[in-house]
Amino acid sequence: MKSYEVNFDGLVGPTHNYGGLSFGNVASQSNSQQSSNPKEAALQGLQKMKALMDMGFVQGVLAPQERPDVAALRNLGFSGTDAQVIQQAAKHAMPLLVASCSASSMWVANAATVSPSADTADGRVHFTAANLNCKYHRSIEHPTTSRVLGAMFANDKHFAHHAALPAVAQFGDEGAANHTRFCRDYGEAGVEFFVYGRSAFDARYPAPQKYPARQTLEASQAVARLHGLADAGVVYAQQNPAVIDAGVFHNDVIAVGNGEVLFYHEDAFLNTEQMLGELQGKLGKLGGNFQSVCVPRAQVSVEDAVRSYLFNSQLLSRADGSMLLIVPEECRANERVWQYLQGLTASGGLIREVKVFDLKQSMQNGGGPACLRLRVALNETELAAVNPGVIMTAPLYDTLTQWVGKHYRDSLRESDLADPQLLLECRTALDELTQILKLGSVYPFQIN
Ligand SMILES: N=C(N)NCCC[C@H](NC(=O)CCC(=O)O)C(=O)O
Repeated sequence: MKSYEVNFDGLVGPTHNYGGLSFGNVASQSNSQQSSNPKEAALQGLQKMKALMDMGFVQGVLAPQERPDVAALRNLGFSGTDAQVIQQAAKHAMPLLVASCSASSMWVANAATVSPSADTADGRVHFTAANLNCKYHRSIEHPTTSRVLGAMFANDKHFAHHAALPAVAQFGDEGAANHTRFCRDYGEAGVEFFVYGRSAFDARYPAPQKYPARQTLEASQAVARLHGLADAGVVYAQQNPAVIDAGVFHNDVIAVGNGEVLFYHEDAFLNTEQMLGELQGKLGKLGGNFQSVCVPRAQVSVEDAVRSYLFNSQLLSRADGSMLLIVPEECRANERVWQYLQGLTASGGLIREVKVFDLKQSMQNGGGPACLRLRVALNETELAAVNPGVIMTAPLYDTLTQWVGKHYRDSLRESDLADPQLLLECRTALDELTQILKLGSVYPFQIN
């Protein structure tokens, strides 16, 4: 049976702004308080989706969330009408209002961890929503994420959904941003590769000193258990704590994998040789031929990797078996990175082509091409069971482009977040969106 890796991209929400909310994420910190352009952000994302669809990839779309999250503000003690809640928060606790307005759900690589049916004990595709416990503004995403995923993959026979792990730092889980999968073919059993930043229960593991390690070993292990993965199909690896301290807040900022290939930076992991051996051995037992492409620090420093987001790229398989790398404009702007990429595609290896996308609005918050997509490997039968409303088509692209044009502002500053009108605009837009994507009622304002 034919199988596919479907990329579901997060649609940028109407409140996209630069709140400086993510300590440890260099771009988020350095662009704090700048004026954003939500309309441009959403259109940049849609253009990437359309381009991949035009290249022949199956592309999906994942809806944004209701923001400001008034219910979250009520949980923090603000009361009255929705407008009063927003105005009180703006007056007494602006940082909390900013956090409750973040459009961070666009980075759907953090929405969930997904295991394809070929890897799981019960032969279903498993999803665990990420608790995103490290940052308050992201920790409020998972209830709606679960409802949206439930509406997209609404078939018990093929899809199993797990609630987020316990909401404590010891089980900090950032979803697919620290998870990749190696396989010979998307429909065959593969090796799931879980990368963690620290152990929460075993003090012998090293940990970063400056910035938080968002993903714990114990969270990754829990997800593997929930999904029914066999030990023979799982490899765990620890991120190098030094790169977390250099701004690599997720593994997908320093490595990306696809098919039988891992593309990674020399400094990305601890115990790299052992890890590569384990990947090779386990994939080998499944009939695969694991290959790795290491980018030496002498050619691209960790700082250049963080600045350019070279590794936050999408590594895609083309029909002829070669691979294509989707990178952000910032890679072309960095001389050393661009030179490396020219050499890589000319070297006769598997990665033959690089395509560049302008995702500046998202990039300024630390979200590159790979952050914006959630990969779901599906066989034909499973793909047919996905809600067809969320699969990108030329008409859907046109409809969504018009929808953005109608509802989104082209400039947003912190002071605008206090405007209760923004909540109404957001709800009106999302109500229409759930009809466009045929999601039913998934937002708090639709179900409460
Ligand atoms: N690498 C992956 N997979 N995802 C990128 C997530 C970026 C996101 N930025 C933010 O949440 C910034 C929001 C702000 O500052 O306004 C984060 O740090 O969680």
